[in-house]
Amino acid sequence: MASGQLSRAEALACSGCRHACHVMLYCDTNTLLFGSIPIRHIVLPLLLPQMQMRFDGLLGFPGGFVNLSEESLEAGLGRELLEELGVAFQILEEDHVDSCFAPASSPASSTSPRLITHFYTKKMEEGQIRAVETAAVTTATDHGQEVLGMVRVPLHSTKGGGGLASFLSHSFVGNARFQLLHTLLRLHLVAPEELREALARSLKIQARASEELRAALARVEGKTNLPHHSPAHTGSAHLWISIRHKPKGFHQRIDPTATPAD
Ligand SMILES: O=c1[nH]cnc2c1ncn2[C@H]1C[C@H](O)[C@@H](COP(=O)(O)OP(=O)(O)O)O1
Repeated sequence: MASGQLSRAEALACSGCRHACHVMLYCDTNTLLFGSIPIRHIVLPLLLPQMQMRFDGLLGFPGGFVNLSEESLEAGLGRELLEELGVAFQILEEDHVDSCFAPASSPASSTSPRLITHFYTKKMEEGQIRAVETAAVTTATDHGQEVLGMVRVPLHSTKGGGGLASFLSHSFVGNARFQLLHTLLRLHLVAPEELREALARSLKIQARASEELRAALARVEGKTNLPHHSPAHTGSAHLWISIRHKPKGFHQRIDPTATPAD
């Protein structure tokens, strides 16, 4: 068993622990990206796992805290899914994948009692997943508040190294990235070699993003002395803002080093 992992029985026996349950919904589809372009690594039938952008800007799976004195793990997860996705789900014990102590980086881990996260997967029909995507932005009470939107996980790789690699380089809550990777392998949604390649690319994407963020921070803090018309000035670290009442396409450059009187 991986470090921090518990059996379901051990997890339920932890009297002082808090519990949170999350689920990965996924389906098969024959849809091709861009119609028919044979992008390397596209898997047929494609599999579409779902995640969500949370209120804190992190990616995670739908779900949340469960109160074991009032409900079972699965009933609590069903309640959370109704709030976040606007759809009533029947999550079963057989959908349970694993339970583990949340890592120290998890938002709820800084407070005691300890948090145990339980992970589930549920395979659906493509039409059901599409209905969930619609309900998540129409009837779900959490939409626009705790949940900013549902996102599909791209399992393919583009020629430029995008797709899964780019997705994995985003920030995830708690052990959600590990849950995703483990599940992609366990359900054979991605081959180990493809995943290894995507992770290696993802590290490069993150390194580039770190450089861009450092450059952006330096500009915001007024630490760069780049002349305003230098070609380097048009790089991605430059901040631009669209002005709504100006003609379409008009952009005003924001100089973060300027005082309001400038
Ligand atoms: O997707 C996840 N995978 C693993 N752990 C997660 C995930 N999402 C959240 N968490 C951790 C960190 C959170 O503090 C707790 C509770 O989850 P959350 O979804 O934020 O709970 P509520 O909706 O507020 O009930 O679990």
